[in-house]
Amino acid sequence: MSETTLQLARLNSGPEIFHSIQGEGVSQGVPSVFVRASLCNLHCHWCDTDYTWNWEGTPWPHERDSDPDYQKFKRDDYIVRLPVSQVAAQIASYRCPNIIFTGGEPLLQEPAWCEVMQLLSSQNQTYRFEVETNGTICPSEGFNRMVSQYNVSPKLENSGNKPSLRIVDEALTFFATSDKAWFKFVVSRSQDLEEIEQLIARFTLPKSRILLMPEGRDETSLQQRRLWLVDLCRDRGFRYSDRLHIQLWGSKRGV
Ligand SMILES: Nc1nc2[nH]cc(C(=O)O)c2c(=O)[nH]1
Ligand code: SF4
Ligand SMILES: [Mg+2]
Repeated sequence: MSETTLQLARLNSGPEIFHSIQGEGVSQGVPSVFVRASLCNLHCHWCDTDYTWNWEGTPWPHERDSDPDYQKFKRDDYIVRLPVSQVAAQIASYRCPNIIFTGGEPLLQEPAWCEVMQLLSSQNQTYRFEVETNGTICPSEGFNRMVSQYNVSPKLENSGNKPSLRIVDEALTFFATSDKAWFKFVVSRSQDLEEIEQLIARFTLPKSRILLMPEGRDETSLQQRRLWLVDLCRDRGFRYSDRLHIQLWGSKRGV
């Protein structure tokens, strides 16, 4: 039987696997190895990793459509298929214990990540795995056992996705009751708060595990939003998250 492969985002000639610091959420600042999956089941119109899903021939709109330099992506040019053993070996080469699976939506390829985690943990038990997810897919028991932390980012109306796609009751209920889950809402306008409060009530999301993060793919748009969002977090008792990697490196990939 041939080895399981992961479909990862392509960066230059290889997969987008890189060593950096966690730029967002509750583990902001922690040195980490990121592995970026290709493919997503949503299509947020402000997505900053649209090269994982905005393929030529698809109808999804994106905020950058009006930019003359913007084009949808040729699928084959932006995906690398890599056997799980090679993914694990590349992760291990950085000698860093905190590993972050992101995307795209990494849970679309859950069985392959299970194999990667098994391979790594059998070499070294100190590995810790975080998953950046949009919260629409319920993890399996086996996957869940190996993961230390979920950074769940449920999408709001501002993302442009249909409600039935972006809010999946079974999955969000799973995360709401998991002590491994933290919730990170991407906020772009003041109406978003009402929607967040509704989701908190509907799924009994634990308030102490909710972070609000400004939407922005560049420092200028982040700066506009962070000032009012910080005040709002203070006034309503939400934890705030910035996007440290955007502050440090802008919209560059692989950092
Ligand atoms: N440094 C850094 N931190 C991150 N946190 C979440 C990221 C993501 O794209 O999912 C990300 C990323 O791409 N870079
Ligand atoms: S869920 Fe994440 S990766 Fe998917 S389109 Fe939205 S922002 Fe992009
Ligand atoms: Mg990102």
